[in-house]
Amino acid sequence: TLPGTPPRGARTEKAQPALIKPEKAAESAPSLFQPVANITPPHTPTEGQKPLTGFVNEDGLRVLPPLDTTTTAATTATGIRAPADRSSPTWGGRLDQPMSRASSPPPPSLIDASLQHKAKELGRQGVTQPSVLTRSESHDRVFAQADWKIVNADQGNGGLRNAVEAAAREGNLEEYTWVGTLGMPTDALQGTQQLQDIEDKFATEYDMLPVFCSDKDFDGHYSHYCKQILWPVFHYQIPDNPKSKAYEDHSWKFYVNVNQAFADKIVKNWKKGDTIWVHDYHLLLVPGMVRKKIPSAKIGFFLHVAFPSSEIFRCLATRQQLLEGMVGANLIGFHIHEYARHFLQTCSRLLSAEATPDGIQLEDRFVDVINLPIGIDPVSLSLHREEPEVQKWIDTMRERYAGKKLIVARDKLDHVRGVRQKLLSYELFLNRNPEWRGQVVLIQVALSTSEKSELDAAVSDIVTRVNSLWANLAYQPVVYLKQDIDYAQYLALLSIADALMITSQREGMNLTSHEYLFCQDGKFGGKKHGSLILSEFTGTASMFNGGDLSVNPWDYNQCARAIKQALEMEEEEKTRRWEQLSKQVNSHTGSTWFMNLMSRLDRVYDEQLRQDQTSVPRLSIGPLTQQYKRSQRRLMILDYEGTLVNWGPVNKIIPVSPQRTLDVLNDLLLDDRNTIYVMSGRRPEELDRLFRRVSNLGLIAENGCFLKDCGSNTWTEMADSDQIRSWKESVKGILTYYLERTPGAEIEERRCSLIFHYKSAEDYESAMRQATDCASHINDACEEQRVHAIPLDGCVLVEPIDWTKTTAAQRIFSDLRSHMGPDATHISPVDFLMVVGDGREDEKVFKWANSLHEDGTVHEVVTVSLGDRNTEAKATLTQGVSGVLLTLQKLAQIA
Ligand SMILES: O=P(O)(O)OC[C@H]1O[C@H](O[C@H]2O[C@H](CO)[C@@H](O)[C@H](O)[C@H]2O)[C@H](O)[C@@H](O)[C@@H]1O
Repeated sequence: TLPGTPPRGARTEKAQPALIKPEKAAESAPSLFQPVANITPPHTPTEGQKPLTGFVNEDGLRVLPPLDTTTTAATTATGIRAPADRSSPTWGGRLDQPMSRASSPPPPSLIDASLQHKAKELGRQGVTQPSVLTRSESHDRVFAQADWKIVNADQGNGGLRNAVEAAAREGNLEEYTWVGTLGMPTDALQGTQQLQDIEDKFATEYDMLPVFCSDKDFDGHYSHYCKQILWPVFHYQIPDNPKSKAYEDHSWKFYVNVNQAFADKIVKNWKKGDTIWVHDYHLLLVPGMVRKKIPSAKIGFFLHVAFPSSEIFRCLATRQQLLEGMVGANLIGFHIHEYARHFLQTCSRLLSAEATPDGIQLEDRFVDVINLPIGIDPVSLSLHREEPEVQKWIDTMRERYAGKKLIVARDKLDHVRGVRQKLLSYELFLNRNPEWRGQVVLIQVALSTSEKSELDAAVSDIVTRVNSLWANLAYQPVVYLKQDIDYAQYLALLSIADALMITSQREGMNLTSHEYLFCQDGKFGGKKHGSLILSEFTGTASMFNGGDLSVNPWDYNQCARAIKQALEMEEEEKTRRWEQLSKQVNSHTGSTWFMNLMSRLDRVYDEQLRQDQTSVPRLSIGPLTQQYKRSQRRLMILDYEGTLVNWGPVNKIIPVSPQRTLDVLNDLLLDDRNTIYVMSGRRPEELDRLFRRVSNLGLIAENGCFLKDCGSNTWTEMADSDQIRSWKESVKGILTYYLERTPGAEIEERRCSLIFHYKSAEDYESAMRQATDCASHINDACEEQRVHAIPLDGCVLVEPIDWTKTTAAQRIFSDLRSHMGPDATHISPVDFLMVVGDGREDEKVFKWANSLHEDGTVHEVVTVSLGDRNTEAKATLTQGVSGVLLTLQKLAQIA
């Protein structure tokens, strides 16, 4: 986990020099004012109407910063901070992230008194680190020798910390260790006693493992790769945008280095029985890196941000490595179904892995994928709300804004959070609803980020414009705080609001809206049942499902209407909506989220371990012969290729089976207590030809679409031929499209399936890409036709979902039972069932056979896998086809 991202260097905001009075500007713009490079002030949304008198389209004009902008002090935290304690006096003292950690702090003599005071407050005495100052040896010396203490961090993922702490408080988590980076540069400390002391203190007093990486790696990782590439792409700031950095990967190596540093730390400290949880997009490679070193590790990964559609994700230059890192986990969690679905689709497209609704089938392992939304910690929130400081702020606000309706918000000021869209919508609302001017105030708290000042400028422009139009001595329509507020003020703000407005363009969840709903119970003199205006692009929106006023932040008209609706809503409706939403908030808490994740990981890990080939015993011939001898009615279902014969070219007809295979089958069939079926993906006529010399053998063709009973001359078509005809039409169109783009590939048509072969393609790499695209295209387009495409080695197999080897096996079993007569419905037709196979489709047959043993239906069940995959089978055979034939031969010799 990454409990805290370090405080970074700060910027000083500079006031823009000119002020424009709206009326004048309307007359004279743009000729009187100089354009400013890189600033594109947003237009007033006009809903197709003319701008109101006095409104300016400020394209290219200089503007003043908003009246309420408070500039950030040029100072940086240098304290080492433990996970946030929300009651910490520094909560909300969120500082900017430095541009680079490569420069070290200046000596105290360079720092003015106020900075020294600030630095003291933050834990490191007398030292600050303005990033503008260059580094020198003497700076390093001062820094390395300065006093230090560990203080709580404000940065990082508060929702995660709260959830873990709540689970621990409730006694559900006995022992845990955070692994994270320090909130300070550490180059200057390398090789010093200080570094060791810091590490020791973390370990002994806090049960935390600090990860040390070079300042350059850290900066390249966080400020560059994370914030400029992953963050925008994961939030759909798509690389089509000319300013996007998604194609650049110069900072990739820093991302790899920091992930490796985390993985190394984990591996070094890992003990048998430990569970490893890796959180969020900063550490996507860690699961794979740890798995490499500890193949048996129990690893969970949770992504807190959105996972974009595969069309967006595939633009990342390092897409393959990122996915391979993630699938190192045993369980991958997302907040909502949409993100999980995107991830599954992306893996099936880019990793050529089979995606099922439950996860990813890799060649040798299965990775479970779930969605489980995080929640808040109502218990600690309640306690904090009782603090006198919160009450004091509620009283102050009530008095200050008496008679006014309040819309509130607290967001990071980056594009993704949609502050700009919110302000434009609010502006439109005031333009359209004059009766509300003077009656409503929007309080927007904006946390600074490392994003460019363009957004700052754009947002400031709108605030200035709205305020200069409708403010008077006693009223200001927008209160814009470009700084964070302390926790007590935050809780007071949520309590006193009439509406919360969240307009994120994308957001993993949005726990502010949960906290808001929790604070809207009318207690402590706060307001009651305020409305929630919530972007439909947040994870939270899909959980709230209707109780909120759901908006598309890009639709300013809709947002403006939502503001009106929120402010004018009848009490009864507000209460009804609030009750519905509160129920959701209180039933999905952070602690239940965390506990569910933990128990889910335990479950899937045990399941995967059970299927792990290395933990499945080898088939022992002794007990097998005993089971065989004891039984009188035996059914054997044996896979063909890879099991009874070695793999041949799938698209070529094999004229005969090796004589040895035919002999073994004939020998077994001499015993009339044996019923044997061979199952295969091949066509009925091929199987007829292959086994014409084995009489009384049953056959399953095309993976379960055709069945030929023992002793019969005719095939039964299990699949519905009309249905097959209909999907084949659609699928052929898609396959042809990809065939035309893949020289050397070919399509094979079977009766119930289609296969796109690309093993002999001229350019194998590009053919593989076409093939994976083709598979996901079919899976997206034809799901309703009950057909799926499975990427296999060198081909894509398209076959029906409803007829499989398992359905054929079930049919054989029930036919055998019905041959026993009408009174035998509860009697098993066999007392020995053996299934042998090597492929993925055989796994489901193993599962079905095992279940017949588990529910007591069949006394002796033997399931044997030959593959190196994780398996459902109860035994494995490592000697391949000859091992199978040898085993069957031994059984045939038993009288
Ligand atoms: O800004 P970062 O240091 O890179 O961290 C990213 C954000 O992490 C947290 O938000 C994310 O997790 C929340 C809880 O699961 C989820 O509600 C939110 O949508 C995610 O973005 C943290 O709360 C943010 O402040 C960080 O920006």
